[in-house]
Amino acid sequence: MRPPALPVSSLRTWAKFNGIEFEDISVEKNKEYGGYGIVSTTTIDSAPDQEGNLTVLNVPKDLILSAETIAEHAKVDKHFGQILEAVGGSTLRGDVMLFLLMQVTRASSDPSIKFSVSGPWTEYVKMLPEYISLPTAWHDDQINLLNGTSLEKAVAAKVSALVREFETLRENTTEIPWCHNAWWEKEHLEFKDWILIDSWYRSRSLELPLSGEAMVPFLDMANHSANANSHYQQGIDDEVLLQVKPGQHIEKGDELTIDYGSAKSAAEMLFSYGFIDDLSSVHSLVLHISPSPDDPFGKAKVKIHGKLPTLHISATDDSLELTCPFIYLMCVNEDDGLDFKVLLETDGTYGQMRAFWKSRDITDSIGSFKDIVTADPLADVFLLRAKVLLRYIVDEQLERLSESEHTANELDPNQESLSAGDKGIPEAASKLRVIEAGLLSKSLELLEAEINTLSSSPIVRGYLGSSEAQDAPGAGDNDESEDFS
Ligand SMILES: C[S@@+](CC[C@H](N)C(=O)[O-])C[C@H]1O[C@@H](n2cnc3c(N)ncnc32)[C@H](O)[C@@H]1O
Repeated sequence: MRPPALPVSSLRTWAKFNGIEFEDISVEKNKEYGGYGIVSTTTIDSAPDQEGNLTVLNVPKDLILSAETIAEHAKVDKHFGQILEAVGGSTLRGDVMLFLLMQVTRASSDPSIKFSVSGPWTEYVKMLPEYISLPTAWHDDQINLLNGTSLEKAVAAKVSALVREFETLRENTTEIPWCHNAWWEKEHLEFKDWILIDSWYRSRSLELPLSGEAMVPFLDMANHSANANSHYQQGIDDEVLLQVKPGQHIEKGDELTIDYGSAKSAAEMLFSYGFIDDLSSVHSLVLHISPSPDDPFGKAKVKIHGKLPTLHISATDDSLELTCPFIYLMCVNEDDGLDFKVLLETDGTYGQMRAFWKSRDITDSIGSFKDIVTADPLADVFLLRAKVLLRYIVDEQLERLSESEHTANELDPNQESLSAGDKGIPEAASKLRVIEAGLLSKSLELLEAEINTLSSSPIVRGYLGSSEAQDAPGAGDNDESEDFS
């Protein structure tokens, strides 16, 4: 299901008609990466102080798709209200996607289906790209290029979530007559349409200072740069302004760029926007980790941790940081003093699970379990275990990355069948692989050094000495020696 496309040259008229004010800008094709961007139609020199914030675009609040305006639309648009009631209401992203789907439906449906309200967005969706090269839209052989990277599981999980959402949409709306006619009867609505709408949302939504996450028409034509010459703000009536930053010199024909988020990792950029910015100074990656399958407390540890356990690696030119709160739970067990109990309520039912460290209830301070571990007399022993576990996780990921390298080399970027949008995929995937391999190798070096230092700690030596003595023949029946290998 695709609405008839409107050329982006129609944007000027559409914007004026809908009360958007703009000056000295137009939307033009970007020669470097295909899509469109906002360019200056004159030479701009903004003053160096705050006065230099030069507004070039003003989008009224009612055109923005935010939590507030979506709720307003639901009141006046009965068809949108109907699908919102059937499948919406749980996330803003879901509701905005349903709104966009409603506009696509209106714009592309057989005129015999009468819809009450059509608005500015019904025309605007006709100007949005028909394909966005986000990994969720890639072919299987392209997705395989991500094997061994932090995106391998994330993309698979996202595609499965989209499949589930689409199935729920079908199940919950198939009894609504107009949905049945417009979407399901002749399979006009396909899964690839849902993928495209999700891609529109992820690649074009931004965080507004007052309205929160939102989609802003026209502003969403602005491309990203780590050295952006412009930024966006909200005015007193919640209108969204695109402003040239103070002290900028922009030549006629140059792009006005904004920063999509300088702290975003290469993986996040590729996942949400389909490209990686070479100029980004922060390199980071997030790995999802799970407890060892033979850890008897494995499930309890994940439950008490309360969120998906992750290892976050972040590097700048002169620093490297590994953050993994869950590793401190992973590195201790019952013999060390960790315990879990499910309390029995006064009415005889089982209540909440509680965590104990050396008989002290630590459930409410589980977020700072690292502090508890590092304050323990055996801290160096636990830290050494934590570092060894991290080394294992990092080493395994690095191995997966190098094992899948041959697949990554097999896809020919010059393949005739690839569309223009697809040609950059092998390059983007390869950039991610190089960045992540670099981060993992650096992390291994750091962990090796930390493991060496901790191994010579007197506390560790004393602890190992006493375990060896206990393990010596005739020293009792405990045959489980500490293994730091
Ligand atoms: C908010 S839209 C910007 C407008 C978009 N270029 C268009 O034609 O509609 C974000 C998308 O623009 C493209 N893009 C933005 N900045 C880019 C950059 N620096 N390098 C490559 N692609 C970029 C990506 O496809 C991204 O998903």
